[in-house]
Amino acid sequence: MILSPSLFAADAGRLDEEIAQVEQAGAEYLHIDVMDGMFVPNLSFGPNILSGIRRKSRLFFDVHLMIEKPERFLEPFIREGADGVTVHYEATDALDEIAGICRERGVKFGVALHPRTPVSVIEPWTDVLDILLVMSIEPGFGGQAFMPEAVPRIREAKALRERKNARYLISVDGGVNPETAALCREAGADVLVAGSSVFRAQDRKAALELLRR
Ligand SMILES: O=C(CO)[C@H](O)[C@H](O)COP(=O)(O)O
Repeated sequence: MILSPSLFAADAGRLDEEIAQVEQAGAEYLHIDVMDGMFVPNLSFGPNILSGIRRKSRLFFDVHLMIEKPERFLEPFIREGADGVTVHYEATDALDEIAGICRERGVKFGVALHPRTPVSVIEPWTDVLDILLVMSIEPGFGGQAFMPEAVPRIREAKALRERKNARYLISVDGGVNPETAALCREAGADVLVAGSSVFRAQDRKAALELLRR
């Protein structure tokens, strides 16, 4: 199980300390939410922040672009240190182009699905996909409750992977805590994105261990 603490829930005044804590506590990925105020009604980090934190961390930077037409901003995020870029299916008509750029630049290609987008839409890209991100909240804000409807969607993503003989990781984002993590794991998730349950915990190591168990 890969744990990907979501930086959006960290203390923005102490980002490097926050990142160092989860890195030392055994996280594998760092989930970095990028919001444009259009695709979601909120704003967050840009490429300049990525560049700053890249110098401080060796974690896999799992960049989640919650922005309209993400193809416009792929290059700066890759240049500033993304290891994987996940775009929303609903936000672009350019998945082929994005997959090609990710392959050329050696970064993982991810697609995120809004909670009401059918999992089957991803079928044409299963052979080039590295990460399928199943949203288990309305994108845009942390601290929301996990949507139980995500569980059968994770199962469907796993069944599709088997049927297509594909290799993508199934990631889940939103409301992930020790209880919901167990449901996600049973359903077939490989990556757990967790914001509040990690960064709002006093002891990050204990929080990550609880999720892993
Ligand atoms: O994608 C996101 C928001 O759109 C965040 O990654 C998500 O909110 C994680 O936070 P939490 O674990 O608190 O739900």
